[in-house]
Amino acid sequence: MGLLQLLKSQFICHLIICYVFLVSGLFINLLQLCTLPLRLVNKQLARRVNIVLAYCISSQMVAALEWWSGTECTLYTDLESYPFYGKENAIVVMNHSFDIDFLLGWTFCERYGVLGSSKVLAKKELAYVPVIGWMWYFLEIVFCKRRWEEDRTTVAHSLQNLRDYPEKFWFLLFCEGTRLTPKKHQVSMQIAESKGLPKLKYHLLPRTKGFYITVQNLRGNAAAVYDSTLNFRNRETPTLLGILNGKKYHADLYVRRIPLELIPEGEAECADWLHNLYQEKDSFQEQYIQTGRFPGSIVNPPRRPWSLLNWLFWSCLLLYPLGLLLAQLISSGSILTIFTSVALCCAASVGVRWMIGQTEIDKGSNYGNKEVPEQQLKNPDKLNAASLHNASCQQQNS
Ligand SMILES: CC/C=C\C/C=C\C/C=C\C/C=C\C/C=C\C/C=C\CCC(=O)SCCNC(=O)CCNC(=O)[C@H](O)C(C)(C)COP(=O)(O)OP(=O)(O)OC[C@H]1O[C@@H](n2cnc3c(N)ncnc32)[C@H](O)[C@@H]1OP(=O)(O)O
Ligand SMILES: CCCCCCCCCCCCCCCC(=O)OC[C@@H](O)COP(=O)(O)O
Repeated sequence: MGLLQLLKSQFICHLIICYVFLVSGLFINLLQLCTLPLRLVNKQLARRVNIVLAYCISSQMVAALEWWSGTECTLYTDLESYPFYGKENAIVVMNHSFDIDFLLGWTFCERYGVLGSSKVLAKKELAYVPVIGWMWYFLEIVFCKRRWEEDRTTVAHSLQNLRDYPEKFWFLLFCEGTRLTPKKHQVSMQIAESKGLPKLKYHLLPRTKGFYITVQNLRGNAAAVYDSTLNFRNRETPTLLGILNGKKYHADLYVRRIPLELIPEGEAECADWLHNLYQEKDSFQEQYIQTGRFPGSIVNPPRRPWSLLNWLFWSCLLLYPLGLLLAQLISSGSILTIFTSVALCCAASVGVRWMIGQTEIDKGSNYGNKEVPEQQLKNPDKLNAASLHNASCQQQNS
């Protein structure tokens, strides 16, 4: 292990990175709060300010991936589609199989200049995560409770609000609805079988309602669906702690641009279309496992300096006062003050560790985990409505 690598694996470095992230993040959240009155006077300006503020937070995590861990990102795509990336609104459909797939999404957003404005259909629980969740609130992220009866109106309403959004955005949709685990895969394939759908090897059965409502509400606003399939070289399963430890990964992303006009308008046809898409995505993953590459031409979008510069800016701003504070603390000689400061640091570390835990599949929700009773599987009509809804409520509450 080289000296630099040894340094990156030191706990003190992780503490410093997390301190900068947490303190700058909370400060930015406060600034975001101040944009509320501005929104009443000039909505579009308030939105633009929030895009810049959100960039200051999310690009710190992107910088950790790109500059600290040195993770490389390769894009596979067709060269006719390439000029559109970053120049139009798009719905991104991606597999949800890795702890840090969202961070890879952000990294590609950064490279195409849409990081500050990027959007996602996120589970409501994430809105309460300090820094990121609070930032999303001001960024008009679309939240869902994963309870269709409630989501059908709230999600449509939030999507409609994006009609006059002042900057180009990518709207990310993890149609699988939850991250892939062997148990969730087994349950969803049981459901696929009962619905007479072909089985998927590398994906959960996609939930079609969120996709339908997104396409329906963003028609005329988004130009295309970017079908994105992500995997990592050497069958690695990267984690955020790995990134903090400076571990370098290599991500491969295959993107197909599908104009929105090609997606059927009817709900049932749209659902069939999505099921077909996931079968194709499965075949791309199979090809990747067999050959180590996706179809399409290889493009290596270069990393840009902005995420690093933003990180350096916040580090300089916040580490200097921290140094002064520590010096004062030690020279004060007060055991009580020193003890209180150490306790505060421990509490902050536990808080950040909890936030990192939100990215870990092992600590994920029970959504999609519950096996459906045999008699309901034999009667697919019953599957759709109340029984599954009740099951999913029980899963989320457990
Ligand atoms: C050039 C580069 C290109 C691209 C770069 C890539 C990406 C960059 C883009 C943007 C980046 C932006 C941001 C990234 C940052 C952070 C993101 C972080 C994380 C947030 C992600 C999440 O929170 S994921 C969880 C929330 N999202 C979703 O759930 C979306 C999908 N879900 C849906 O669409 C659902 O339908 C719903 C949520 C709208 C409603 O949920 P509900 O549970 O009520 O589901 P359904 O009504 O759909 O369920 C009943 C139907 O489903 C069938 N069923 C039941 N059980 C299962 C099961 N286990 N598996 C599959 N299907 C099941 C059931 O039979 C019912 O069927 P119907 O026939 O009646 O539909
Ligand atoms: C600079 C680095 C500093 C690191 C500090 C820690 C930052 C923590 C950021 C928390 C961001 C949380 C985003 C998690 C996204 C995610 O992947 O959510 C999972 C959901 O889709 C599905 O959930 P589930 O049903 O549980 O699989």
